[in-house]
Amino acid sequence: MSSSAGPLLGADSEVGRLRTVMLHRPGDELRRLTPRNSDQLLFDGLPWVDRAQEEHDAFADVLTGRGVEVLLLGDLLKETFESSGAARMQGIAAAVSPRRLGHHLAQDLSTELRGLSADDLARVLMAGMTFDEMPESAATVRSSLVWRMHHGAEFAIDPLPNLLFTRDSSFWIGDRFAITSLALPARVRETSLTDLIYAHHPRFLGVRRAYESHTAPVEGGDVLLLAPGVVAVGVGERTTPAGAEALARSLFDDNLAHTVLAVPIEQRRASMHLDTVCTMVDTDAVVMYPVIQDSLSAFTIHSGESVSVTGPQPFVEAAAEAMGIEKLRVIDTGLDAVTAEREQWDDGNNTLALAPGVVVAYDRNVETNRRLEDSGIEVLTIAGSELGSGRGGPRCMSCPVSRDRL
Ligand SMILES: NC(=O)NCCC[C@H](N)C(=O)O
Repeated sequence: MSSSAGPLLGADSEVGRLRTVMLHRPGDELRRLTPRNSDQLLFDGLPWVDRAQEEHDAFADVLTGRGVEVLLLGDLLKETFESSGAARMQGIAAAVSPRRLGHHLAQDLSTELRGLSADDLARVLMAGMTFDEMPESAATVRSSLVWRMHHGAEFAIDPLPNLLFTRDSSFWIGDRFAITSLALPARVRETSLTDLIYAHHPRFLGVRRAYESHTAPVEGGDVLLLAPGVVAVGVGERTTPAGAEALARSLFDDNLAHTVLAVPIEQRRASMHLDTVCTMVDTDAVVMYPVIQDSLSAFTIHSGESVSVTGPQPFVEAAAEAMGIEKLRVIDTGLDAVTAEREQWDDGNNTLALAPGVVVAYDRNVETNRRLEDSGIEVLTIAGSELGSGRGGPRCMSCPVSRDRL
């Protein structure tokens, strides 16, 4: 079990030295993807799971090689269930739906799940369960109309293949964690697991929450900590204007931010989150999809006696103003439109900073990486041929739990 000692939890930037990060080593939930369900489960292909695991292990090795403590979501979940009966009950309640299964089958399945080991329960809640896999000992199974009328390969509990993208289901700001509110049905249940981990795992005892009254969708991939007190929130396919406003007001109330930039992004899959088109690579620099460089704008939400909104104005200007710097450097990847579009699709702009000027990036985005290096950024590359089929890069696949404060 992870010890409760460790570096100061939380983060106030995208680039402070990374001390602890939460990843999810992909597992059986990826083996659930088929050509018929992959669209709905938000994957663009069927990853070769063993190879995806190898790529992910290599990603984790790069981080540990740089002194970063890697926590794995699956381990944390198992440890949470080992230490808390309440967590087990809550996890089961969030996964077993009487609406889908009917009251009797749902009740019997819940009883069976309560008897599982912590390890097995964690696996079922991540990988889901088909009707064929339901324990026959669940008293009502054979006599259940629901069981008999479902195809055996259908899901009684949906799998969560996008757990891989730990960035989206929670994030840290200041010394607090925030559980997000995911927009799409395929991902909604993920937050029930991150919520349990932060609420019950011994490592996080006593840590406070940010953004408690989440009413509208906010996803972590849209939240960029530009500087202490300054947050950018992408508003597009996932995070809604209502989500961005609710988050801003909550961060102001808790003194976790003084300025929030709401950044409209095109509502399409290629730019599902702000971090698919722009990530920070240094205290004053971002890498950005060149096609949007001139058009990206921001509304600025200011805290104060009454919350006010100004703009829109160009994002880089609004960001520099809020951050109190002369200029936000946009590292010009200078790519032709076709290469830029290909590398953006393959998460070339989705970098994870380990420290100011040091990032992890997919190796396949050769041109983007070369331009980053030309601008003085150290780029540590990882393979993502299989990991990338879910449309997420190093930033999407990581939730910084502890960064040195700037
Ligand atoms: N922050 C991110 O951009 N995360 C990647 C999420 C990919 C996932 N397949 C999704 O569509 O939600």
